[in-house]
This record gives sequence, C-alpha cells and structure tokens, in this order.
Amino acid sequence: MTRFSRPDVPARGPERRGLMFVLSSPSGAGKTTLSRALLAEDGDITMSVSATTRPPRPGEVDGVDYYFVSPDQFQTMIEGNALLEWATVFGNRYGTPRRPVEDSLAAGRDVLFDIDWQGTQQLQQTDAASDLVRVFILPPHLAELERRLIGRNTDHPEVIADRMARACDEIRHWGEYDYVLVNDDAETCLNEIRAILKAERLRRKRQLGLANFVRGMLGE
Ligand SMILES: Nc1ncnc2c1ncn2[C@@H]1O[C@H](COP(=O)(O)OP(=O)(O)OP(=O)(O)O)[C@@H](O)[C@H]1O
Ligand SMILES: Nc1nc2c(ncn2[C@@H]2O[C@H](COP(=O)(O)O)[C@@H](O)[C@H]2O)c(=O)[nH]1
Repeated sequence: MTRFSRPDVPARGPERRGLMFVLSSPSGAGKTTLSRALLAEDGDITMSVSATTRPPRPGEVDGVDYYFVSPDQFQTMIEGNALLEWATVFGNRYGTPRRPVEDSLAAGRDVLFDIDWQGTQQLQQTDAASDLVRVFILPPHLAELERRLIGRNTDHPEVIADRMARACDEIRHWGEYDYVLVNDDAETCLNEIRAILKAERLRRKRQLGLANFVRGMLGE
C-alpha cells in the first residue's frame, strides 16, 4: 500500500448549499417550457410555486402552476411577511412564498424560480443573495416572441398586445443577470442551462464540507 492508497478519503464528496436559480424573460420567450424540461430530468431542483392574483389559464392547476389567490389573500400574505418577493406584472400581483424556499435551501436543495426582473432585484437584496444565480432568456427576435405568444393559444389578443408592448422594457434589464441565453432552439438552450447549473453547483463557496474533506484527505 502506498501513502496515496490509504482509505482516508470518503467515497462521497462534501455536502452542498442549495442555490436559487432564477429564469427571467419577456413573456413568451420560453421560461415555463425550459423549467418543465429541467424539472423532469433533475431531481435535485424543485420549483418555487408562486402565488398570483391572475386567473388560471385553461389547464393550469392550483398549487402546481401557481397558487391562485384573491387580491385580499395576496395582501394578507404581504402583510404577514409570507412572501420572499412580490411584484405587479401585467396588472396582476405575483409573489414567491417564503417558507418553501427557505426550507429547501436549508435542506441543501436547489430552487428554480420563474419570476420577473423586479422579483429578481428583490432577491438580490435579501440575505440569501450569495445563493442567487440569475439567468435571462432572450427570444431570437421580437417577431418570434409574438409568434410564440400567439401559438401558445392561452391569452386574448389584447393580453398578447400588452405583453408585446412591455417586452422591450423587460429586455432592457438583461444586464442585471449573471447569464444571458438566446432561446432559439429549445434543446440547445436547455443544454446551456444544464451547464450553468452544473458549474454553479460546483462553486467552492457552495461545497460546505470542502475544508473538512480536504483536511481529511491530507490527514490533518
Ligand atoms: N425554443 C422554442 N422554439 C419554439 N417555440 C418555443 C420555444 N420555447 C418555447 N416555445 C413555445 O413558446 C410558447 C411560450 O413559451 P412559455 O410559455 O414557456 O414562455 P414563458 O416565458 O414561460 O411565458 P410567460 O412569461 O408568459 O409565462 C409556448 O407555446 C412554447 O411551447
Ligand atoms: N416577481 C415575480 N414575478 C413572477 C412571479 N411568478 C411569475 N412571475 C412573472 O410574471 C410574468 C407573467 O407570468 P404569467 O404566468 O402570467 O405569464 C412572467 O414574467 C413571470 O416570470 C413571482 O412570484 N414573482
């Protein structure tokens, strides 16, 4: 046996701190589509289910896609400090329930957010800012964004017109994000998201037991 073959290194690597993985984009660029694909294949990340005063779209399920609440219920959540962040988007209120996120992070699980730039700015102001990874998704061009909103077939023409009218203002926040991706081909974009997530999980600051792991390896 050489000094390098001693069984003093644990088989598993050290524990990791959970991260908050944010996807933002103008409406229709593909956040929901990409999120669903990521969640379906990655058991280490869980979706933050937002509360909203927006009415459900056909097929949306309460507690899965959103918690659909009344304006009064939303106000009670704000006043009870039950939301980690919240914002008014397209005339409706949206917010992130605090408790599930804090519980997941404490348990070392990653959390995926589909929120706008206002919410992302608020997360940046919290104590958990160092756990935040911000990704902005761009459409290949505005005509394609409109085509996707129409093709989704979930919103009235006036709602689509409103979302298109606000798309440029949202896109102007791209510089506040750590990563900016163009969602032209969805599989390519998903691959880029996988790569970001993998690298961010490996950051030294997130590997909580690294110092002990190395000390053990060196017999110190
Ligand atoms: N890369 C892509 N190529 C073509 N179509 C796409 C692509 N990504 C998403 N789509 C389609 O575009 C439409 C809008 O996508 P999605 O609902 O995921 O957008 P979103 O960013 O979550 O929108 P919102 O902010 O309104 O929730 C959907 O019909 C989806 O299938
Ligand atoms: N700040 C927050 N923004 C949110 C939250 N949940 C969703 N959103 C954003 O709202 C728009 C519209 O969503 P839609 O489902 O009505 O199309 C979109 O940009 C979402 O990212 C939230 O909790 N906080």
